[in-house]
Amino acid sequence: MQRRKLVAGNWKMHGTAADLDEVRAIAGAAAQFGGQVDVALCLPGTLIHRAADAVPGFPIGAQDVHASEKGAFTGDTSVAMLRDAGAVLTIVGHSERRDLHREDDSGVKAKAEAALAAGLDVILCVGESLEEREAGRAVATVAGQLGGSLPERIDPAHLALAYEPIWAIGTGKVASCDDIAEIHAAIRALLVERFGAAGEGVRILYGGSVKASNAGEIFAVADVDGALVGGASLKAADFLPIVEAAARPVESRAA
Ligand SMILES: O=C(CO)COP(=O)(O)O
Repeated sequence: MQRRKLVAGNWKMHGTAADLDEVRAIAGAAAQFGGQVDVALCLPGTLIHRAADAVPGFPIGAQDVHASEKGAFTGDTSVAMLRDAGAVLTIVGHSERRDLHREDDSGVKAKAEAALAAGLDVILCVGESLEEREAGRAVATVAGQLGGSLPERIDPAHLALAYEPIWAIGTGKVASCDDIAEIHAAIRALLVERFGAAGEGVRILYGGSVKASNAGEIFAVADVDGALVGGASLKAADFLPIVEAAARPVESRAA
């Protein structure tokens, strides 16, 4: 099945108003690829409103959301607040949230369901630790995370998954194409088993030290439908070649 690629940047806790020029440069250039690749930036909460105003029509997203509509949740942000600020999507279940904020699968599922129900697109992240990979449990770990954190109903137009092996995030270590292919195929099989045709349509992104020099070969792997990019999404000069690689036809990508 032909799925349009999605290349999303995750700025994590980086960026102030001084970096809005990078957002403008990325959004401006991304328009050239409008027919072939979807591009989005998930920014720190403080930048969402300003960025959404600066680049109307370009998808600006959040990196997390609270599952509740409102209430006594100090420091948290609801779906309605994110939409009010101009966000159209959010990441949920990033490994840095799972690890550092002790988020579990059921909490991630609640966030995904709340976001989807109230009109935010979702990028739901899964991925194994180095310890789990070395113990031969990479597929089982990811399958378990999916079982616990996928929403009950899915719509491929609004949900993407991101496979991000924890040991490849910010380390410069990239999973091999064979490893990526194995996990993406396992994720696809699970999605199709559970959701049928809708599972075929869900985009599965790879994340973990993606950069211009390796994007082409990663995008050529079966069932890789784009990337979730951390460090290399902060500067237009680093990010746009990754978007370009996603727009290239498969046979010329492995360059
Ligand atoms: O965690 C990531 C994206 O969500 C990946 O980060 P890096 O691209 O910096 O490795």
